[in-house]
Amino acid sequence: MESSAAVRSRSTTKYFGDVVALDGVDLDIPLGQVHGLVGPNGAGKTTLLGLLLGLSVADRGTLEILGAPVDRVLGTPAGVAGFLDGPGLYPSLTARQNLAALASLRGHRSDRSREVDEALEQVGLSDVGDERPRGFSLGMRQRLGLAAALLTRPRLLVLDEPSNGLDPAAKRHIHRLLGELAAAGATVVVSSHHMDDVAALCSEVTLLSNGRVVFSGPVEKLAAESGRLDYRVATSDPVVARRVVTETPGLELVTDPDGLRPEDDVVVARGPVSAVDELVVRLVGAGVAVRGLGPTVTPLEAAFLALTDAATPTAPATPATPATPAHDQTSPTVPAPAGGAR
Ligand SMILES: Nc1ncnc2c1ncn2[C@@H]1O[C@H](COP(=O)(O)OP(=O)(O)OP(=O)(O)O)[C@@H](O)[C@H]1O
Repeated sequence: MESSAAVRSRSTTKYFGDVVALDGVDLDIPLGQVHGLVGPNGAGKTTLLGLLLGLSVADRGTLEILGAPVDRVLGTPAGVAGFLDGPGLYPSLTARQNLAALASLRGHRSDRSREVDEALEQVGLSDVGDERPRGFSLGMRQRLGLAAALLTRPRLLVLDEPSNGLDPAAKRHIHRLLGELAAAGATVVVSSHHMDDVAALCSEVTLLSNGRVVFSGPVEKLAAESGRLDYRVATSDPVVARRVVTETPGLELVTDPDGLRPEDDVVVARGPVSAVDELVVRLVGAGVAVRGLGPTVTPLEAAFLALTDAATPTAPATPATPATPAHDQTSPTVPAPAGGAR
């Protein structure tokens, strides 16, 4: 079925007993992009990824994946691949044998060694294809799981924290690979706690808080939601600098900055960038040298904090009506003896 959206969710709601894990999620994820899913712990990211992978079904709402409505039965929708909480792997088989076995369980004829070799190469594991994953690091296991998913040639790839355990070089390699998949028309949905990874990898992002979508759109647009940032200003005369901050219109002196060790030559000022520009002019005019200047957190992190703080309720969310039983599957997307999904 033709569709311009990889995922279309309307009022999707998911309960676990009294907990509302997803609370009326409306979301459109276009085809051919890397889409980030972020949010605080317990926001509902894994639950949403599980619905996309067919590991559980929603209690309410409608969900369309690659143009097809998702049935209220478990099972990976056609064209979808991925994993949650690390891939399920057979520790006693080699990486190459794992790929052949996992993909054939999904009904794909992956015993053709050329395809397996290609997948190993794509994720940078060609050199260890004949080794067993029991000795693999977390990052290597992640990459092997990704290779297994790629063998099925997914049109929607769903990955939970794909950068976990990757060293900087491996991260760049995987980011480039995911970008290439998206450029070739596939859609990649990734969850992450690392806003720098999201900025590097994703074109659009959805921010969940308490099971609700509080933002969905381009990454730059989310960054623009950061509003007033805290800036760390290192100067030659912090006593005068403090006074100048308080005298500069639009700026506020932050006396107890979060997560910052007080340093003798640093003051922290909160305000818009235009006021910070004015501060620099005034400091220089007062004969104070500016030795360093920058936001204490990135604009993306600041937006994350601002939007999720604003959305945090004072009491835990509970369903408006009695919760319906959860239809959950405990086995991983690709049946396997180790690892897997919730
Ligand atoms: N199988 C389950 N049984 C009961 N409650 C669950 C289950 N899975 C998730 N929850 C609850 O649903 C809510 C959303 O959880 P979920 O794991 O989707 O959040 P998350 O955003 O992935 O969090 P994290 O960043 O910590 O992984 C949480 O309150 C969680 O405790």
